[in-house]
Amino acid sequence: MTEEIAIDLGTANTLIIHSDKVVVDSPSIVARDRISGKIIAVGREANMMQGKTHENIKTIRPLKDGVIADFDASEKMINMFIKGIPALKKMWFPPALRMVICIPSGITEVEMRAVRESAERVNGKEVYLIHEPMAAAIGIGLDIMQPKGNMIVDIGGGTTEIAVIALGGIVCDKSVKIAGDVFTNDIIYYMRTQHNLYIGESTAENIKIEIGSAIDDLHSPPEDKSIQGRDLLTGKPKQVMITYREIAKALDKSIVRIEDAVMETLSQTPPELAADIYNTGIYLAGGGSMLRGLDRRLSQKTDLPVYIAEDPLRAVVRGTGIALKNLSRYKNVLIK
Ligand SMILES: Nc1ncnc2c1ncn2[C@@H]1O[C@H](COP(=O)(O)OP(=O)(O)OP(=O)(O)O)[C@@H](O)[C@H]1O
Repeated sequence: MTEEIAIDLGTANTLIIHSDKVVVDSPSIVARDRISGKIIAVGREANMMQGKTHENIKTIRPLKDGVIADFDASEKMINMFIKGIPALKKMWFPPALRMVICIPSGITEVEMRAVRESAERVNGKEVYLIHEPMAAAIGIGLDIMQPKGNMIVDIGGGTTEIAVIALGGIVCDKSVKIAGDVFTNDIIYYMRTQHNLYIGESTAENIKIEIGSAIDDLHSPPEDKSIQGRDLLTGKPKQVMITYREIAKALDKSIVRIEDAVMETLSQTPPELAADIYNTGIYLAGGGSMLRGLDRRLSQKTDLPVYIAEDPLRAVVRGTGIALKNLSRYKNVLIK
């Protein structure tokens, strides 16, 4: 008896599809007890501990900057997520698994082997890997097998992956380590330097999601937000009000780097495929693409229409799930 699962192993979030349903959608974080070395929590539970741990507990993001930073923690995290799938938990013995795992395209051969071996150790009997932009394109609903160029920009947590795909292959691509995590750090830096306010990662991420913007002339701007943190001069807790325009200023430098990477990839695109992209535009996926005004800003920069995928946080896992259900159709795309 074989069960099928599709995994999007992201630096920020891990998602798993089983029986056509998203059964895991959790931050890629583990909490480890420093003394026993044991993993005491994964996903949401570990995320809630972030920034609030004492010295015996350490929270780790096993995948960072689009690469695997901690092999052991990654494997344990995958293991615990799979074991937690309700339908599999009910079974008498662990079923054999057919898996398609989506990996950041920047990872090395050694890391790829490590992911595969981790999957085999959790009973993966048939394991396929797929690169992120490919899975995103399938998840967006593009027919990647056509002799037609499509440009995908996947802005995740650790990396932004830009790829031109045609005939089931990546024709040219670029991966930059500027994405959601860097945006969050930009906000921390801005608050520290402009407001003398020290804030943690979770607070900065909330600011980004609630009032973050890539441009300073939004059509429907979010309300100003009050931010609490620690005053760097007095050491006392303090509150300041922030506008979305300030966040746009804080993120500007990083967004320029994403724009440059997109322009560079466009300039390397063969002319026939460039003509296709002129007609079809650019597709955005990944959580970072939800930053307000980013689509408009990229469209102004490239003079091309820019579309955001439906439910951008799930486009990659959706595509991974479709590849799993159509293994023979996508056999040339999957890495065995
Ligand atoms: N509404 C939002 N506005 C801006 N950023 C957001 C929003 N929602 C989520 N994000 C950011 O999206 C990022 C996570 O996106 P996603 O889950 O696509 O990344 P990932 O696939 O785990 O990472 P990677 O592709 O680097 O492996 C996080 O940095 C998160 O803060």
